[in-house]
Amino acid sequence: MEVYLDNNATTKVDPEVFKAMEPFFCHIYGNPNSLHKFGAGTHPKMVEALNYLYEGINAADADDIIITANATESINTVIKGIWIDKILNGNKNHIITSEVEHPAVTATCRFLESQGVNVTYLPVDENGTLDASLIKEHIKEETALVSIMWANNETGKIFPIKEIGAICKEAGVAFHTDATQAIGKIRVDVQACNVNYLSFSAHKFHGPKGVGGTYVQKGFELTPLLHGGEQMGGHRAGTVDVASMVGMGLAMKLATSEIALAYEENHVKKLRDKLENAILEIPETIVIGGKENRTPNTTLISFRGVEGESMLWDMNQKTIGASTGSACASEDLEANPVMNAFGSDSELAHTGVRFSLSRFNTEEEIDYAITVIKNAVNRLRNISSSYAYTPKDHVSQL
Ligand SMILES: Cc1ncc(COP(=O)(O)O)c(CNc2co[nH]c2=O)c1O
Repeated sequence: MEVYLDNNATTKVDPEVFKAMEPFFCHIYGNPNSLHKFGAGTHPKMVEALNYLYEGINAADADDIIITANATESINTVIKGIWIDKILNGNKNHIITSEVEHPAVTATCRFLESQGVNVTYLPVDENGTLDASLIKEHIKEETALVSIMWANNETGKIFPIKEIGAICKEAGVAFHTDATQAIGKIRVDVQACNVNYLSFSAHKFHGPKGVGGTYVQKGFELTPLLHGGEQMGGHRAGTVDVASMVGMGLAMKLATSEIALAYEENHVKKLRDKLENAILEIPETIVIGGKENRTPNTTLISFRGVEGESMLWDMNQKTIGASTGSACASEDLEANPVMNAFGSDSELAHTGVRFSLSRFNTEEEIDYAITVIKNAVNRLRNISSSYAYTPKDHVSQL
């Protein structure tokens, strides 16, 4: 049995999405910007896709959604656009973000720091969540942008976007959220949360890899990251990948409907909880960040005494796919930066394994995964030279 539990890394393209994409490779293949019928033939489905994207995040008609290659490009578009417009060509010089953002945010902010921009990386608490009042405390006259993720890719923790949006609106500071791990898992509503910019990637909600989007609220237009042709109204040069755009639009529709989000909240969450609770029966395991306020499909679990990568290897031998935040660096395994950020001890930060489910997982798969995971932990702890379990009930002393 093959069990895929790494959906926060990427998801399977929904077969319905794939079917919708197919015509745009060999039948409706014109360049959308061409003036002939071959190009115009792409427009109806591209317009439909854009409408689905607007509906999926409740964007207003007057707002913009720019088609990009992925969330990374979208995030760079916003942060570097703010840098050009508000910092290099304005009187601002400060950005606020958090310590647990995806590298697409933190690396871009580090680059801006190398160019003289001041960046505040707000800490998260021991549960991996951010206190919105910290935003208010750190906003100052020269603050150009606040960029806080909607949900964390490692822990699933959901951030107080509505509160942060209200604070930014009151302070007159632009607000960007990286919604890559929120769309298709929880309701994302840019108008209700006063979001000015939002980034996303289709392959996180059963759309194709290589396509994403940047939401830009009317009045917050930015200097483009990519210059060239007049595609996307000049906001993003380059011929649009029509098939992927059509696929992303349908994937957004399928993933953000009331029925779909209810399925995530009920069925997918039930499977995640079953997996999580079964794993927690294993001694010295904990859910990193706790169980509260998370996306319904994600759990990051530490197995004390077991390297995360060793668990992945054992599970992979049984065709179970998961992941760990620990980045491999030569022979040393770096500790999970997210786990470090909320105070996990250095030993613990090497033992995290992330399981992220989707609507395509079944209860039979979860039952199989539970058996494999329990056997893997026992095997790895038995061969470990450094792990010794001491029962806390002290039965041996009776
Ligand atoms: C919160 C978040 N932002 C941005 C990105 C970048 O998306 P991309 O540009 O489509 O690659 C990811 C990808 N996160 C992960 C990719 O692999 N494991 C992950 O957790 C993400 O989780």
